[in-house]
Amino acid sequence: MIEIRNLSKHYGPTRAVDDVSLVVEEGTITALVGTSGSGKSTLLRLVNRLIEPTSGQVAINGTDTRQVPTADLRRRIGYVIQNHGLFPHWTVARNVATVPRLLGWPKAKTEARVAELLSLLSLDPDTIGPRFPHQLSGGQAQRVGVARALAARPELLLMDEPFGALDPVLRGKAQADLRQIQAALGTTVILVTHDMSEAIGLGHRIAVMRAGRLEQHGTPAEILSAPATDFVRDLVGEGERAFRYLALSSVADLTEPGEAPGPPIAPDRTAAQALNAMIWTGAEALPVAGGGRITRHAVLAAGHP
Ligand SMILES: Nc1ncnc2c1ncn2[C@@H]1O[C@H](COP(=O)(O)OP(=O)(O)OP(=O)(O)O)[C@@H](O)[C@H]1O
Repeated sequence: MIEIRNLSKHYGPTRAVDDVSLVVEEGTITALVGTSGSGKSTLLRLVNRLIEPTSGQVAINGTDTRQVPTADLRRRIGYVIQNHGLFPHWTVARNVATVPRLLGWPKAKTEARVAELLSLLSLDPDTIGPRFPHQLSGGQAQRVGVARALAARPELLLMDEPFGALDPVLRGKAQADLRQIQAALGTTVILVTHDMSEAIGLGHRIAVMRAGRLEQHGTPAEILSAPATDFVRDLVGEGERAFRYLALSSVADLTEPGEAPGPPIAPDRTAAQALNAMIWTGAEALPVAGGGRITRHAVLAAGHP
């Protein structure tokens, strides 16, 4: 569990982070959202002590981070940034092995971990491992950055706009990868994004920041159904609220017995994607791959609290 208590960072008159308190439960993803300059990146860097707070504390699993030497802390906390930050003159394998090597892991254990992580992120260890960062696509480099951050099984993974530089297709794929890896490993994640759809799609909890302050903290359903302030309401986007709410339900959640004509939809798709397909094809219901069907009626009923 990560406990952020009354944390502030002031730069002269600028309150980059202003008295923020936030608890992040173990094994969950918290998405930090807010407009540019609201203090998201500063808050993240206060957690791994890349910068020191003006006041307040951060505790990781009960230990105040000030009691942990910063080098140890950074090994316990994975950090992924937008442009991946890979060391250009090191191979992919060496990049991923950075923290295990610092920790003095035996060579065989490090190599096995590197291969395991690259495979987990759909990167072939034999072909991608020996390459240098400039020989990778943007999406591959981003995945190597995630693999490197996860290498020594960090207690916490901090991600600052990790998918910001990816095109929409790769971005969707990277988000799905993160969801799957986080569920498999149970890592605690704090992810900064300015994209509310990404926050809703990935966050078990969403923390909305504005001008250094925490404006609202809650589940995606709470943020969508009961925005605490006009600012949160604007960020949620009144015009897209129902579709965003529908993105919280999966096709599997709304599948009922029965049949429907046409090509089937996968059960892990969202209700919003099902509605989109029904509107586009004019269908009243879609067959669900693996059995059953999803109807327009069921989807519309799930589009509001
Ligand atoms: N080193 C610094 N010196 C002075 N002011 C700073 C410094 N770092 C950040 N700030 C200010 O603190 C505020 C918060 O910045 P921060 O980068 O945390 O915002 P952000 O929400 O991450 O923004 P973005 O989404 O644009 O990255 C901004 O007003 C910024 O100008």
